[in-house]
Amino acid sequence: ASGWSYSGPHGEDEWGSSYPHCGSVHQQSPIDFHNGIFAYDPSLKPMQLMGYNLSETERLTLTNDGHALKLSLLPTMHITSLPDRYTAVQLHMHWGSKAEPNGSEHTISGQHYPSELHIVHYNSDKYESVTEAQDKPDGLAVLGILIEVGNFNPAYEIVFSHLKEIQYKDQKIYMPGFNVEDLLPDRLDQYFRYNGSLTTPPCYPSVLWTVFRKSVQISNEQLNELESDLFVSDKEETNQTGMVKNFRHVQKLGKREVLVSFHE
Ligand SMILES: NS(=O)(=O)c1cc(-c2ccccc2)cc(-c2ccccc2)c1
Ligand SMILES: [Zn+2]
Repeated sequence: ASGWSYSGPHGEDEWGSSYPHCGSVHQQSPIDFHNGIFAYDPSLKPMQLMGYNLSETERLTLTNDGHALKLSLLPTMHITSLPDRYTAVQLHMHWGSKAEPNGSEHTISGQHYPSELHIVHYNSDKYESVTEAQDKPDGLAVLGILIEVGNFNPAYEIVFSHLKEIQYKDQKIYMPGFNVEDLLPDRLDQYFRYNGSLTTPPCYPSVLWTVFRKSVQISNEQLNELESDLFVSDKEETNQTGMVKNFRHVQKLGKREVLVSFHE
């Protein structure tokens, strides 16, 4: 097991002892977005995604990796609106618990959303693999989608309908492809942009973050599935520990500024 967790003796306040970057006050993620730190940048173009509309004949691996649910993505999927091409690797989610349904990583004016989706890409123009790219300053680009409670979301249900098949750590299933772009909000031109890090160990300061201004909705029942279906422990363990509150708290912005692609 990768020795870290979100609570207990190996929780986020202890990450720095095994993973030096996690203990740094520089360029860490997530952060709080609030007025006074934004700089409008008219050069920020709408995010453009290629190859996200996967055919049902494609096969994706959905895994419980003990920290989150993780869906493998295809190398035919990439971001084309950044200076370099960033190729998709995986998507995963962060969430809270039934008692505390506020598990987003980024916050807006100090407010958590119930959950957050991350789509991880690596700079395939400059690096041979995500492993090579993951600790380089221009190595990764992660799309952040804030999730709130509202209408039932059929696109998220395509993934959620499989959660009971990956209840325990290291369980994985294959699922058919679908239009991954349906997981995103409808305004890909409005987003927050800043230089940050992985929000999990080893917390490499290697991520160009794009967090969309508009959130997406899932139903309360869907959020409850996410908060209650998964366990961090494997099948054999006697005392099952639920996979809840798998989010890092916000980090200091320091001297960084947050660029925004919108101006009202
Ligand atoms: N939250 S994140 O976006 O910064 C993130 C990125 C990557 C990541 C993935 C591939 C290459 C490089 C970095 C992995 C995770 C992760 C989530 C759950 C459990 C363990 C790790 C999380
Ligand atoms: Zn994440």
